[in-house]
Amino acid sequence: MHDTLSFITPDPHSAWGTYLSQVDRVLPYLGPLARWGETLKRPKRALIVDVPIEMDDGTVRHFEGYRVQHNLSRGPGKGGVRYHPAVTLEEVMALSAWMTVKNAAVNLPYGGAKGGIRVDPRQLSHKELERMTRRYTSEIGLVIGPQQDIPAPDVGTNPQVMAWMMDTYSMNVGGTATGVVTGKPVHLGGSLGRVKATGRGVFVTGREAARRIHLNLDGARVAVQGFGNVGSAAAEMFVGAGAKIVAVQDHTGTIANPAGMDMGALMEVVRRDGGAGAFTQAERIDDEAFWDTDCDILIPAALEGQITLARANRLKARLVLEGANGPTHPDADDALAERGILVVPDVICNAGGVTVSYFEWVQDFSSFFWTEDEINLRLDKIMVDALRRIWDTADRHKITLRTATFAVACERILMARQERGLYP
Ligand SMILES: NC(=O)C1=CN([C@@H]2O[C@H](COP(=O)(O)OP(=O)(O)OC[C@H]3O[C@@H](n4cnc5c(N)ncnc54)[C@H](OP(=O)(O)O)[C@@H]3O)[C@@H](O)[C@H]2O)C=CC1
Ligand SMILES: O=C(O)CCC(=O)C(=O)O
Repeated sequence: MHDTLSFITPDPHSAWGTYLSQVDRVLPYLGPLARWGETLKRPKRALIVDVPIEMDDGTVRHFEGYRVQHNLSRGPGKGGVRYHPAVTLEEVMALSAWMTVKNAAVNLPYGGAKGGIRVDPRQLSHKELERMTRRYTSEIGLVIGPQQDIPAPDVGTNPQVMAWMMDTYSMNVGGTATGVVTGKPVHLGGSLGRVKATGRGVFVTGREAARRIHLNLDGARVAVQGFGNVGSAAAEMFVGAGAKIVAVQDHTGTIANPAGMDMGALMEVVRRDGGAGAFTQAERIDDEAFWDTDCDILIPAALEGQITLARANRLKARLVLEGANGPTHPDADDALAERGILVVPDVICNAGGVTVSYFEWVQDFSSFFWTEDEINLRLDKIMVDALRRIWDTADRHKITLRTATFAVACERILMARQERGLYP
């Protein structure tokens, strides 16, 4: 029974319902710490903000925005900001909770938070986007800050949006505060390597998982859903390791080429059209047929809830790398496990982005900036070490990598909660 935010009655397939079911699965492995388990099922703080802006035509429009701090036991809140027409409070709650788990899984000194605005950013002009971002930043200024909660990019946001957020917050506090957001442009205190860091982490965890299941990346066939920041960077790295991209899906359509696609030419089309659908060196196929693609590795890198039970039963891949947050329904997750398809879960697979965000925050505080090679080496080591520990936990308890990641992370979160204690 969860009476917090009781106006949310999650469908088990919704993002929050999916997260709650993942928590329920890990509680038996937490020993005495499980008595603190309810902490994981309640966001600490949820802020809903009205974001009114003047449009270019002089009318006024109101957008609904959110910032949810799920858990702050291990440090300040950390997590991205999403601009998407389907954003809801319930979704942002789930995304913030996955941040808590992810940050603990790679042992970053952060809690978990996430924000968003229900808006289609493509429908706004550059100036409207700036006005909306600045107003949203001022509204959530109540809860964010370099030591409180540090936003970053997610779906529909980018380094330019982070620059506006940093500038607005800085003006409001009366001093340049580069550490208030990460994922900024490099000349404004951003970190080298951040743009591609999430895709890089997907590749690194995928390479390690492939090695363990004796899947050779040279010639491996990869299908990618979502060809934005995460999907395209991961795809490029797999191609660099000898793999072939055999199918790509985004909002502009689904394309397939069993012989593999030329990444340079594909990226050119994506840059030109904002999507992969018009790429002519591949066959245009039905969107639903994407899930039947003959492939070795599937990378969901779009939104939540994409791998349903029906789709899980059709997948041909041996390895699923969750670039997206929450792409797999709980019943689909069970079906994949039963079918022997290995899933590297979001809470470790896509942790590369927040790891380099952490590096950015550290560099901003020390005003000393690292080279891209230093960043990539440290990122690779953190991801490989974290995955090794998770794998050992999975082997010890005979559980999935998802439940093992939750076990490693939730032990850290609840231990911190217990050690801090409750104010009497
Ligand atoms: N950016 C980051 O650092 C991190 C992102 N993530 C997660 O990775 C995922 C992708 O984020 P990111 O790459 O940053 O976002 P982007 O906005 O850069 O890209 C999102 C991509 O997903 C596509 N897409 C959206 N909805 C659908 C759909 N229903 N079917 C098919 N394709 C779709 C978009 O297509 P189109 O452009 O045509 O709409 C676009 O190609 C999200 O789940 C995000 O939370 C996780 C960790 C860090
Ligand atoms: O870089 C960050 O702080 C967070 C990235 C993010 O939103 C995520 O990992 O889902």
